[in-house]
Amino acid sequence: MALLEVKHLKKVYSTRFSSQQVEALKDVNFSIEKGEYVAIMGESGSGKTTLLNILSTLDTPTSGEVLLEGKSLADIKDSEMSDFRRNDLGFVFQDFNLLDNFSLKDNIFLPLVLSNTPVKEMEERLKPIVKPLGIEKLIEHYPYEVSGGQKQRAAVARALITDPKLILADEPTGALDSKSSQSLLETFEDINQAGQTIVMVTHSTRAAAHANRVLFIQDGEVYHEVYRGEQTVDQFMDKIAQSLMVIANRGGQYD
Ligand SMILES: Nc1ncnc2c1ncn2[C@@H]1O[C@H](COP(=O)(O)OP(=O)(O)OP(=O)(O)O)[C@@H](O)[C@H]1O
Repeated sequence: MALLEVKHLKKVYSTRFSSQQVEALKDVNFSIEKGEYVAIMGESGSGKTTLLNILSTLDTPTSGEVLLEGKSLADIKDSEMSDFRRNDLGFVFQDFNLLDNFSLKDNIFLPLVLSNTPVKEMEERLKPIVKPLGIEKLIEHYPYEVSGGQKQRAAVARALITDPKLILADEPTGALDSKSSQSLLETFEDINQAGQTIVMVTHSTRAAAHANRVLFIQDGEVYHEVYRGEQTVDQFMDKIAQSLMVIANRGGQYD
């Protein structure tokens, strides 16, 4: 059974200022196996954020469904929703979303504090996560005392600390310089190799090339996908760039 199944997902927004409707997702279908690292690419307005919001249960589809380990997200009761989000999903955002008045350690602990995890267990979970991320010595610092790359590592630690089924990342390298981006992408690869399933939305060909598979969405549909296989990051980057070029030259048609 796939870890994540997206079936005939459709999202229509009604705009506030006119009777016009916007079909952000038309008919999105894909599935993701446990342990995969999938990047989602698409032009601005193609529906990536809408899709991510539905996968993260922040929004609901007009029709279609999302199944996580065979369970429809639509069947999760409202009262269980925040527990589900906190325990089963890990989020990494472009702008880190760390609380400025909390140390990195307290930011990382936040999902565990919210689920009443005993302090001893929180401390036990911390070290094996922050050590490989290279922020072990910084955890008592506040976000404003560390670099963007270090903030993003703390955000990754916060996403990992609940041992989620799935990490959803939205442009995680978008606010980082090229060195910090590279290092974060290598971290994602390591985390994935350790078994973590990751779905990442990105505009960056380089970022996407670190994934095992890239889905291209256009006009609210998945219209092409490429697999990395045995290719190096550079080789896969070329392949992704070629796909993007073919797609652009054919006016969005790929076959
Ligand atoms: N709340 C909303 N109300 C009405 N239309 C919306 C809303 N959110 C998004 N849209 C429209 O849905 C379409 C898809 O938007 P979405 O934000 O998912 O695209 P995107 O691929 O994430 O774009 P970007 O890369 O620029 O972030 C666009 O046409 C957008 O204008």
